[in-house]
Formats: sequence, structure tokens, C-alpha cells
Amino acid sequence: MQYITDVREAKEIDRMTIQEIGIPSMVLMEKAALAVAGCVKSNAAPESHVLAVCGMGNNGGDGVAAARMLWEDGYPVTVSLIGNEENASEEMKKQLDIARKLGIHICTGLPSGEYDVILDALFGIGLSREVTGEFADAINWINEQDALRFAVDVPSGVNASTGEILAVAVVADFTITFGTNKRGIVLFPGCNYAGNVVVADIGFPKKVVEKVLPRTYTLTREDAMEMMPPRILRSNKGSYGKVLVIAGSPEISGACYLSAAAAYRMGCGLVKVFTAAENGPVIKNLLPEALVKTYDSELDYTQSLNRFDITKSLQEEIKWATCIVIGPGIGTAEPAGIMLDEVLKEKNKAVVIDADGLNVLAKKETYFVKREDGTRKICLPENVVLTPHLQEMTRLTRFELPVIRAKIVEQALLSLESANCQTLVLKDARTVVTDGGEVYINTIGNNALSTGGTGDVLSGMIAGLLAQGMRPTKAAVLGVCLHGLAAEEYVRRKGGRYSMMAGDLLDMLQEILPK
Ligand SMILES: NC(=O)C1=CN([C@@H]2O[C@H](COP(=O)(O)OP(=O)(O)OC[C@H]3O[C@@H](n4cnc5c(N)ncnc54)[C@H](O)[C@@H]3O)[C@@H](O)[C@H]2O)[C@@H](O)CC1
Ligand SMILES: [K+]
Repeated sequence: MQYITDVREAKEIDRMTIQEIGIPSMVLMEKAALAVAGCVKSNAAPESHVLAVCGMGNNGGDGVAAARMLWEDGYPVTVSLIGNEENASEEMKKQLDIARKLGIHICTGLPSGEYDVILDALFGIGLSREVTGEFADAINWINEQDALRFAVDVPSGVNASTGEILAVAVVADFTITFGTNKRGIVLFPGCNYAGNVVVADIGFPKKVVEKVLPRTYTLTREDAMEMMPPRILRSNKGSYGKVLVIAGSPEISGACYLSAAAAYRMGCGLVKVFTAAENGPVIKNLLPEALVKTYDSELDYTQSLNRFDITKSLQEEIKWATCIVIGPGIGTAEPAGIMLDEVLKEKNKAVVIDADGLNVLAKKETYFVKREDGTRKICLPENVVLTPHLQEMTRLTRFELPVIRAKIVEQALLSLESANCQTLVLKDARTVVTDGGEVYINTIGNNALSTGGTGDVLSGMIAGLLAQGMRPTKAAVLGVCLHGLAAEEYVRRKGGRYSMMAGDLLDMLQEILPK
């Protein structure tokens, strides 16, 4: 597991390390500078002309110190100062003093020469407002140069908490970030500016990081493998749970197949599909391993007798199941609403609501708390997992899509009534999973996933893990991570991102899951 900090958490780690533990700020700065210089030496030619563009905060101090280390190693170095030196931080003043005593070339404002390497040390986590004036000019100038760009801590101009661009930002080839990865360079659009990210250990004590306990984290492939539910030697199909997939409609059968097949591929014991009668033969043919139960989609479900029948039939299946998926391809017609209400009466078994299940949910006011501005919090118990993409999220919460897109972590948290309620899987290029407590940001996967049906596969995968006894949030995090790994495996094996279809993920699960 890798922690990802926002600005508040990163500043708190700095503060505690310096003030409470007593490691001097200059010591941290020297280590940060060593990491920057090391990254330059590993990636740029030995004769490279280096320019360090430095602001007046401690990010600038890192830049001056890194420039000095490269100068000591024989690189031709210039330091360019942007901003009023009178306002420089104490550490920045000390670094400038050292550099001047050594005779390193320092200029005020942007130089006229050409450089092979630029260190971007204008702003780090101290950036607090839109970039304008000479700072914006400096960033634009840096981006215009034909040079390798190394960003110190974060590319200047990127909001290190949200990934938003504060007017303009450096487009880096490398970002050397200190202690922990930063949310703003993991999330879009900030991650597009960061290039290759190196997380450098500069000596923040583990104890301090764990005390601050950053809210967000991400997983590696190894973490995911360790989280997999165990396979027991003496087991049978009853050992790994039963998934009920309530999905499909007369027009759509594929979604239901993909979800059900994914649940099986994750290792659950049995899958039963509850679907419209038109789908029965299709599912039996595509997935003979699944049990199938159907309802008559042509009946008038405003009639209480028909409502009674479908509810009764569904109640039996819910009783049978260990966990439930509702939504893939289910449509928004009357039966979907009746079935969703029935499923939501279940408080002890895990329930995944996906796709049209979410659109039907969005119309049911009883599951929401309205705010004065018209936006809503979702109020469901902790056995429920919701898997909206951004468009579905706007229907659920009534927040505008650009607002959700700009602050995806904050929006995920805002949509929850309180901690320990439903788990939210907010799907995007960086999917966020949270139950109001910790926040998982998925960094695994690729744009091969941007194709129809991959969401259906994800809902089935999460259900497959739930059936094996995983807690809802854990199952959602692991499901999202494995889904991304399957897409990466496809691209690795097939060599391209264009041709993948959702069904290919099912095959890739066989390749990535533990043997
Ligand atoms: N001792 C520490 O606290 C350490 C800090 N480190 C470095 O220090 C950085 C944080 O340093 P600071 O807190 O000094 O902050 P920064 O160096 O990121 O920038 C802060 C300065 O920029 C100004 N500023 C903010 N937004 C601006 C804008 N839009 N236009 C113009 N000026 C703006 C602020 O008023 C302040 O003077 C980290 O990102 C990291 O690079 C590292 O050296 C590790 C140790
Ligand atoms: K920077």
C-alpha cells in the first residue's frame, strides 16, 4: 500500500518531523535536493547545461540546493530567481547564501541562454492561488524550452491536493516528489503534467506518517494478490458463496452475461441470473454454468398481483444468495424499480448496485438527503456498494459533471451521508473507492477499458469477491484494482489498447489471479 497525501497532510508530516521529532528543515531539504540531483544524473547527459528556476519558498530552496549538488558534480549550472528575494523563506535564504559563497551563477528573472535541463522549483505544496504575472510567464517560458524538465515535489501550477491546474502549470518529464506521493499528481489533470513520478524517501519518520495517517492510498499488484480471499484445500462450491445477478432486460442480454461470468471468474461458488424471460435462452447458452430464473417482462407491473408475483419470486432468490448484483442492462422500466426496492430491504447481505440500477435509484427520493442548494447525499447502509461513472454520479448527487470531474475525491466524500455507510466506487480514469473513511485511488489500468461492458464486468468481479466473504469496501477496492490489472495484462499480451472488448477482461482474469 502506498499513501497519497493532500497538501494538509503533507504539511503536517513536514511540521511534525521538524517541530516534534526535531529533524532540521535544512536536513530534509538537503535530502530532497540529493534526490532531485540523483534523478537528473540518471536521466540527463553528463555535459547538460542545467537551469534551476526557483521561487522564494522552500520549493525554491530545494531547487537551489539541487543546483549546487549538480554544480559540484561538474554540470554547468545557472540559478534563476523568480519573485522578490526579500520575501524568501529562511531556508531559501540559507541555500542562496551557500550558493553565492561557492560562486554559483545566480540571475534574477529568466536568463537568455539555452539549457538542456530545467529544474522547476517555483512552487511546491505551498501554491495557494492562481498563478499570474512573472510566475505565469516563467512557467510558460519553461514549457517552451527544448529541455528535459524535472519538477521538484510537484509541477509548479498543479494543485497538489486536487490535480487542478491553477491557470498554468509546468509540463514535466520527471517529478521527484518527497516522502509520499501527492494526490494532485495522481489525479487528472495533474498527472498529465507530472511525467515519470519518483517518490523519494527524504527521511520523514514512518511513525510520523502513520500518525498523520493520510486518508488516501493506492495499491500495487503485489498488494492486490495478498488481499485475495484464500482457497481452501477441502472445499466445495458451497465454500465460496453464491452470487445473484439481477440484470438484463428484453433489449439487453450481454451486460447480464458479463457480470455473471465475471463473478464466476473471481472464484465464487455459484451464480444465479434473475432476468427477463427473453434473456433466459441466451444466458443458458453463453454461460451454462449459471443457474437462470426469469420473469415475464410483458406483464403490467403497475398491477398489484404482478408486483406481488415478481417480488415473491425474487425474495426466494435473495434468500438463496450470499450477495447480490442489481443493475447491469436492467433498464428503467417498472420491474427494475420493484426489484431494486426489494433488494434494498436486505440489510445483511452485500448488494452491488450498478448501471441502470443506479439510474432507477436516482429517482427514488427516499434514499437521499437533500441539501438546500438542491444537491444530495446518498443514504444507504453499509452492505451496499454503488458503482457509478461520473454521469451516473450527477444523477445521484445532482452535482454538475464538471464539478465532480474537477474534485473527484472531495465529491465522492460529499456524496456520503456519514462514515460507515455505503461504499462508493466512483468510476473514472482514476477510480475512487470510499466508504467515507479511507479513500482508495486506483492507479492501475489503462484507456483500453473505455469500452462498453467493462463496468458490467467490474460489478460481477466485486460480487465474486463479496461472495467469498470480503467486506464491501475491501471487495470494491480489490475488484477495481484487479479490473485494472486485467486491462494492463491484455495490453501487455496483445500489444494494443484499441481492440480490447469487455469479454477479453474475463480471459485476462485467468492470467492475473494467483495460481
Ligand atoms: N522543511 C520543509 O518544510 C520542507 C519543504 N520542502 C519543500 O518545500 C515545499 C513547500 O515549501 P513552502 O511551504 O515554502 O511553499 P512553496 O515553496 O511551494 O511556495 C510558497 C511560496 O509561494 C507563494 N505563493 C503561493 N501561491 C502563489 C501564487 N499563485 N503566485 C505567487 N506566489 C505564490 C507563497 O506565498 C509562498 O511564499 C515543498 O513542496 C518541498 O518542495 C522540502 O524541502 C522538504 C522539507
Ligand atoms: K515545483
